[in-house]
Amino acid sequence: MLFHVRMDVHIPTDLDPDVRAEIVAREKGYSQDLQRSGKWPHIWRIVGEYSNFSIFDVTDNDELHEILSGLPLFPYMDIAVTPLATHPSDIAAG
Ligand SMILES: O=C(O)C[C@H]1C=CC(=O)O1
Repeated sequence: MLFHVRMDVHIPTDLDPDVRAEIVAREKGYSQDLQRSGKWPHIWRIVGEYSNFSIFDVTDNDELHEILSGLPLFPYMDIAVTPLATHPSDIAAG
């Protein structure tokens, strides 16, 4: 199942810089492992915002929830999920 996900990051400005750097580094590793596995095939920075648009390719809602709630930055994110279905005019879908 494909999902479009928007993540908006709001790290408190008073968070200790070392803690912030450690969380962001863990987030990068977590994200890149999932990209390599094929479960997170696209990630794009939204210009001018500390936000991204991502596509996830997962088995079901529960797997997506597990992945998103495991993000090291999850406590500092607003997340919007949109499930995607095949468009009847998509020539790639046949
Ligand atoms: O920077 C972001 O958009 C937030 C988050 C998502 C992946 C990652 O490495 O950081």
